[in-house]
Amino acid sequence: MITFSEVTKRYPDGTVAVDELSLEIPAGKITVFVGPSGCGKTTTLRMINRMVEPSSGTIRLDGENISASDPPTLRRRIGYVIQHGGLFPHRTVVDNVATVPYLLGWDRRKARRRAMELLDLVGLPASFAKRYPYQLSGGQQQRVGVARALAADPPVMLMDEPFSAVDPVVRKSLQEELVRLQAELHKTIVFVTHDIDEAVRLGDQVCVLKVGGRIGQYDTPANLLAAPADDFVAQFLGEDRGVRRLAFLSSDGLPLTTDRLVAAGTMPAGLEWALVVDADGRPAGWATAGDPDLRPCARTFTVGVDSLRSALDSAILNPSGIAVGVDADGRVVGLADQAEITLRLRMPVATR
Ligand SMILES: Nc1ncnc2c1ncn2[C@@H]1O[C@H](COP(=O)(O)OP(=O)(O)OP(=O)(O)O)[C@@H](O)[C@H]1O
Repeated sequence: MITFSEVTKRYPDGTVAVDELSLEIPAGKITVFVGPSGCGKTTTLRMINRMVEPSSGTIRLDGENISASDPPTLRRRIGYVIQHGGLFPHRTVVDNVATVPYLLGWDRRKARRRAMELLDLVGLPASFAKRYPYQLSGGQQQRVGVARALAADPPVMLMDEPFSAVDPVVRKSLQEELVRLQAELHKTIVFVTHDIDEAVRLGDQVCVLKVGGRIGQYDTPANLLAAPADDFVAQFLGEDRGVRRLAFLSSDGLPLTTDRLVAAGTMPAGLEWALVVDADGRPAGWATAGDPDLRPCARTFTVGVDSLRSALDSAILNPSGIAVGVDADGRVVGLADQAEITLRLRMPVATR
């Protein structure tokens, strides 16, 4: 756990970048600092590995005041990832990843073996090991940056806008990769971004900072979206926060109906749409009154596994405007209309 107690950073020119910040960053979770440009995110992050010294206040890592430990020793416990990966251009990928093990005096073969394991862990083929950073795409460089930060297996990882220099598709895959890695590694990750979508996607907890280095709100993504503390936080979250909140709500417990589920060749009178289910229980397509052809069932959601956002997506993408809930084997469980899904937003907050 990392604890900030009344930490202030005033730069020599008088700028207060962080103002009396007190918060706890839990071990083994992803905590995201998010906020507008200049709100003190990077300063906060860099105070954790003593690249920036606080003007006042105390930062503790697992109860130990970090000002008492010498910076190189401290940094061995803290991996650091920055935009563009921050790779050494004149070193090969494998040597970049092995940087810290070399510094720690590991045997070269052991350090390289570890580097190769890490390249695999971050999803890069072994054939990339001998390349130089300029021979990689932005997203691949970023993966190498993550592998390098993980090399000495530090319990803490600081990540400063690590994915902001890549296009949205690569960015999404890097985010998914980080979530996958974290499920395996359980690091204490402190992540800085100015992108609120990235923050709510990655964070177990999100700290919204205001310019001047004060906390707007420190909460789970679900709570932030459901109940922003003030207008600043609400505006920062954006106007579509209601819809985004659906991603944090489970489809478990969504009332499902079965009266529109029919066998091929039957169309109940009085219904505009019905879902034809095959002999195996899977959706065969939508039947609509007066049309002999079935329309494809464009999207289903897995009940209790997928979020209400997936359920809403299913409703929107199906020609009937009705969501199709299936079980883990893809067999139809029941249907839900859009109104029923969005009604769940008014129910008490559920967290991940
Ligand atoms: N070395 C410095 N000397 C003086 N002022 C600084 C210094 N570094 C940062 N600042 C100022 O401190 C404030 C916070 O900067 P910081 O880089 O921590 O913000 P940030 O939220 O990470 O911003 P961005 O999203 O633009 O990177 C800003 O007003 C910035 O200009």
